[in-house]
Amino acid sequence: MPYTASTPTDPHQANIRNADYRLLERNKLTPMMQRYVEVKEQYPHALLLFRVGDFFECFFQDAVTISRELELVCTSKESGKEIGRVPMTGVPHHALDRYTSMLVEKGYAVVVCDQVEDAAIAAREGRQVKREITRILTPGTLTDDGMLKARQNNFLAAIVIAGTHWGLAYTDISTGEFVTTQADSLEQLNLELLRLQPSEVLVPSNAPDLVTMLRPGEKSDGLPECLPSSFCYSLRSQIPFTLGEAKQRILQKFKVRSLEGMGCGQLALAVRAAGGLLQYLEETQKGNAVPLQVLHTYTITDFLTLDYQTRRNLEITQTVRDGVFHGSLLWAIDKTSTAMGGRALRRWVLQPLLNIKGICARHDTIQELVEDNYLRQDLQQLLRQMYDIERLTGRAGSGTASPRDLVALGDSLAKLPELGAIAAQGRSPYLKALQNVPPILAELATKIHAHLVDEPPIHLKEGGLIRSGINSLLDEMRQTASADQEWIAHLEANERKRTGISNLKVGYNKAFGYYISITKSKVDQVPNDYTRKQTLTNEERYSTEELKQREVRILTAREDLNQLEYDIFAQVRAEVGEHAEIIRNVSRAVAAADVLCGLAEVAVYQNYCRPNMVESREIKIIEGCHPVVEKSLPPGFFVPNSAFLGREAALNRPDLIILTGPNASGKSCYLRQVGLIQLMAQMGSFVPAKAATLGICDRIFTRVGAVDDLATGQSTFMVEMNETANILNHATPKSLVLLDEIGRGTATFDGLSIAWSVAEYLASEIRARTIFATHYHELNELASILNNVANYQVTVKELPDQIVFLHQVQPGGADKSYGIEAGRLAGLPTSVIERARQVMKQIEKHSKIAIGLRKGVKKEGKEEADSEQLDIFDT
Ligand SMILES: Nc1ncnc2c1ncn2[C@@H]1O[C@H](COP(=O)(O)OP(=O)(O)OP(=O)(O)O)[C@@H](O)[C@H]1O
Repeated sequence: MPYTASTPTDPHQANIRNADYRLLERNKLTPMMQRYVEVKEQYPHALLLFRVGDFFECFFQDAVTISRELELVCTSKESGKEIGRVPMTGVPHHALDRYTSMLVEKGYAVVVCDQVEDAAIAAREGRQVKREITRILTPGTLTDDGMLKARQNNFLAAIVIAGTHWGLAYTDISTGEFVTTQADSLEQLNLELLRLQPSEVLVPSNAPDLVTMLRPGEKSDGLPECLPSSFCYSLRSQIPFTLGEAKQRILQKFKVRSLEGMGCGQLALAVRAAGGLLQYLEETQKGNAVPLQVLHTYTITDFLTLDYQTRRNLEITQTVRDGVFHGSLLWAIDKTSTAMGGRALRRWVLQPLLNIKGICARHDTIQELVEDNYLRQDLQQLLRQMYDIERLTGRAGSGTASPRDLVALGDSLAKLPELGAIAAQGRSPYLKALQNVPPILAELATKIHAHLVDEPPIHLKEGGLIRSGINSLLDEMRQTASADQEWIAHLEANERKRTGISNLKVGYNKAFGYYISITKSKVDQVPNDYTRKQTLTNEERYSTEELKQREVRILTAREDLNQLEYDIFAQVRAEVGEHAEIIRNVSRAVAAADVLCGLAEVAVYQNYCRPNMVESREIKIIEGCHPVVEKSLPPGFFVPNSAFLGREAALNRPDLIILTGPNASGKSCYLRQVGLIQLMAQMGSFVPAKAATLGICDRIFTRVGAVDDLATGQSTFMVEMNETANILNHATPKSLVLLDEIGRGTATFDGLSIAWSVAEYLASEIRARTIFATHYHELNELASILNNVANYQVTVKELPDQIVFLHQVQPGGADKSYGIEAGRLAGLPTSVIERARQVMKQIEKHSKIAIGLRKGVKKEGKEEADSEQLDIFDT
């Protein structure tokens, strides 16, 4: 997209470019500029980037200039050194994201604005271009690429097996989180591994079949077909994984007397897995990289089970088609301000709760934050200024934190009392948890700030990281060093005077140290006490005895000084590391509050409602929406739809809905939206609906679309049947089952028969709450046979030459597919369309006869073969 960075289209922008923004009258600024001014006040180096479609347009900022080649040149204010360049012509935003991440990591704040209106149209109509701030990225938050990286865990896992039971332990090596649990089946274990996506899994040598199973691309019974490509395993034959050794190792590592207090005393397999993992960490030194925090235990069955297909089909963390974050549920609801909040949200979304009390505690907090805008905004404003406390603490504990890391941690810890004071205005336990900040954290923050300068250098050897007045020896050494520096500084003037050489210069380079430079034409004026050091084309370089001595003193003093500064810094870092566990506990509370503030923000802006959670099997959604599709359509374009499921004695609601409707009418969207609303409610979020009453689900199953699994050599139909079999074998009356076009991957009658029997089994045997989207209109017959089945259809309006999709779900079955119509619209040749119509008439005739036969209406002259072929409806 052609544009020039130097011609701003927004007059405010031009004003601000030339003026001190603080002098501008705030009420004359657009809301966007007011927001920018606020950010600018907090972060003087903030950048402002405008995004137009897929490209970004222009910016202004004092520390950034535009080069002649129209490049955005970012320079560091402190060192004056260039830190990055971005070409300004047609930068796709994914490339921009990399740069903004880099800038944010370097301590800049970046304000990204979307131009929501075409500049040319606005100019023609004499209006200002409307823009809105989409993201404010401050240190501690990152752009999509960087953000995703920072918001993902970095797990290592170990598993042990005993019969059909499994022990699982994992640790996040960037935060030190250490968790162990037990799985009662291979399926449970697989689901946990898929949720965690560990980069390495340790398997004991007595489980050779596991090695095959965990190898990507190789299918084995019970294992989801698709393991992440990053997935790898290690066979650690030398790891004993024995109970006695494991216990001892855990007690030693976590410095506790008994395992009972950790909740895993009874979980022999979990303990063995933890012991094996600990041993591996010690052997490979990975354990020293991060001090592990106290071991946690959880029960897998305490959470809603989301299998691999459901995570994929509901597009929870990434989209099905492109496998990207943008367009997923997480993308639609992630308004967290910190990376640790982002990681917590990812956990919540993949582990929705089963316990109503726990869910309601989250809903209560969101309600409070929705009702009190000031409380939420104040909390978020502070949260945005916080860095990733969890990871910084991990680094402090492992001795890898840089001075900047420590200052960032100190800044964040210093904000905790203020955060607690704001949270004190709230009532919910999540906010109360922020109030009890242990005083030691404020002490640590004070200590960091008292010792380290506000902006320490990136490289330790640059020195100058410790404040003066902290250590008398350091101050003394600095004084001596500065006297020597001063002597050097005056040397040039003194030597010019002494020698009469007016262009004499004093310089320094790494190889030769300090030198006096004289041009070739003046070498005859060089005094006798000068000794030659280096000869260049146009100059000679000299030194003197005194300069040599000073140089030795300066360099040694610099080394000593740096060492002393480093020792002081390392001492402060170690002290912070000793309190890692306390800091982590607080950071978990901060992350949870961040998630809830974000969810409350989404609820306010997207107009979500608080779901009423009940123990029954009821699912009642009034005017529900798909959170992602709704967000991607212009306001008011999404057609909300209600859903009623869960038959109870007193209520005439169906357990199974047969959903029919033409292609592209919105069946899949409706199906997914019901699943997403249920999932969102159970993770503790408000939901996109006018009202919702939701019974807890133990599992959500989905079967949407069909893809070949070439890696495992499975056909479309086999994938479909495997997934369906898994659902029928595991669904319970408390499950929610979402099926999209079962039986499409095979011959029509086989497919129809399978679809019929699957629906029948779900409704009459399992009685799971099910939505069954299908193009087989014959399935509508089920509703007249089973009283817990109902027919719904997505409506369309038929005009003479086109079909209008109303996207409205209404009771009743559709009797027309409009598939041929869709083909016509897509441009199939007229002769093909005509022929298709003829063929369809024939097929319809047969189908009617078939249904007639089932109802016992014998048509005259019907051939025997027909009745045999269509006997499938007899139960
Ligand atoms: N409630 C709705 N309001 C507005 N637009 C919708 C709604 N539901 C779906 N759509 C739009 O219609 C498009 C098609 O929807 P969807 O894929 O769910 O149709 P479908 O009936 O499942 O089609 P097919 O049978 O071909 O798979 C979606 O991409 C979406 O943009």
